[in-house]
Amino acid sequence: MGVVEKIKEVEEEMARTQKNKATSYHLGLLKAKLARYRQQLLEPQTKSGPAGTGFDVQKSGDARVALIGFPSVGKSTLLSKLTHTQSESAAYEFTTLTAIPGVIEYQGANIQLLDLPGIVEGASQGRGRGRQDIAAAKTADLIVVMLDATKSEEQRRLLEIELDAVGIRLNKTKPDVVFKKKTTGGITFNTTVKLTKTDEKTIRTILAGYKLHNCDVMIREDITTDEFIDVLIDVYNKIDSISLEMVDKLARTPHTVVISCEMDLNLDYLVDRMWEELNMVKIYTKKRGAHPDLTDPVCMRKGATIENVCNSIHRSLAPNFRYALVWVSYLF
Ligand SMILES: Nc1nc2c(ncn2[C@@H]2O[C@H](COP(=O)(O)OP(=O)(O)OP(=O)(O)O)[C@@H](O)[C@H]2O)c(=O)[nH]1
Ligand SMILES: [K+]
Ligand SMILES: [Mg+2]
Repeated sequence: MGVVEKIKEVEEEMARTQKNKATSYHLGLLKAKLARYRQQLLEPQTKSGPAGTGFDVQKSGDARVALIGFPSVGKSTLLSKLTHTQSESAAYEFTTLTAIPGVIEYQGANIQLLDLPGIVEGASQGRGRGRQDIAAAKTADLIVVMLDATKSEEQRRLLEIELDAVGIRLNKTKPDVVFKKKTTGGITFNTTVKLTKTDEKTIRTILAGYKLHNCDVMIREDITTDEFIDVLIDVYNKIDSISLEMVDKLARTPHTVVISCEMDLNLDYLVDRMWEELNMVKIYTKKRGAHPDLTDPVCMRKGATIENVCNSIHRSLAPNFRYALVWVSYLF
C-alpha cells in the first residue's frame, strides 16, 4: 500500500471514530500516524528524477517566505516586483518550472522569497511538481498562499484540500501557542487555560509524530488539536480586474491581503504584513563603551535564543561564549 492510501485509511478511520473524551487519545495516535505519513510524502523520492532539479535552493537571509498557489495567479510577477530578481511571467500556465529565490530588503533584514511552480489538483498525491512545491513550502517560515481575485471562490477550497492533505492549513487564526525547540531536556508542557478540546497527551503524541522530543510548549488558548500547526497569509492578486465591492469583500476576510501586481496596489502593505507574521526581532551588537551599529542588525525570529544569535554570527562563537548583556527596547 502506498503512503497516499495509508493516509486515506487513517483519515477514514478518524472520520469513523466518534470524538469524545474516551477516544481522544486514540484519535491523537491516529493524528500522529497521519503526521508521519505526511512527512514521508514530503521526503524526496529518489526515482522521481535527477537530484537538484532546482528545488534545493539554499536558505539565505534572515527568514524564508514561500509563494504557493495555482498556475498563473501572479506569483512570478510578485517576485519580480518585490525583489531584484526577475522571474519569467506569462499568460500561460506552468511558466515557472523550478523554485526561484529572490530577496526582499526590509528594515535592514533580508527576507528570502521563493517563487514556486503552480500547484495542480492532486499535487498532494504527487501530481505535477506538487511534492517538491510543498516540500519547499514546508521549509519556509511563512507561506503566502496566492489566489486570483478574478477566479471563483472554488479555487480556495481546492487549494485548501491540497494543502490540508499535507498538513498545511489555510486561513486559520494563529493560535496563541509558544513553541521553542531545544536540543535536550525532553518536552515541557504548560498551559495558562483549561484545554477542553484537546489534551496534553494528544499534543505530546503529535509532537512525537513530528519527531520533536525536546521542546518547550506553552499554550495560552483553548485550542483544538488541528490548530496546533502553521502560519500563513492569503493573498488575492489581480484586484485591478474585479469590482470595488468584490475587493472590499475580500479585503475584509481575516488573514487576507488584496493586491495588484500589475497596478502596484498594496504591495508595501503586503511586505509589512509578511514582516509582522514572521515576528522578527532586530538585534544590534555593540562593543563595550561604544554605541551599537544601528545600520546592521542581526535579524531573528521572535523566541530565538542567545545561542541562535551566536550561531547566526559565526559558528565558532557559541562554544567560547561566556555571557551576554541584553538591552530590550519595545520602541520599534
Ligand atoms: N490583471 C492582472 N494581471 C496580472 C497581475 N499580476 C500578474 N498578472 C498576469 O497574470 C499572468 C500570470 O502571471 P505569472 O506571474 O506568470 O503567474 P504565476 O503564478 O507565476 O504562473 P506559473 O508560474 O505559470 O504558475 C501574466 O499574464 C501576468 O501578466 C495583476 O495584478 N493584474
Ligand atoms: K504563468
Ligand atoms: Mg511563475
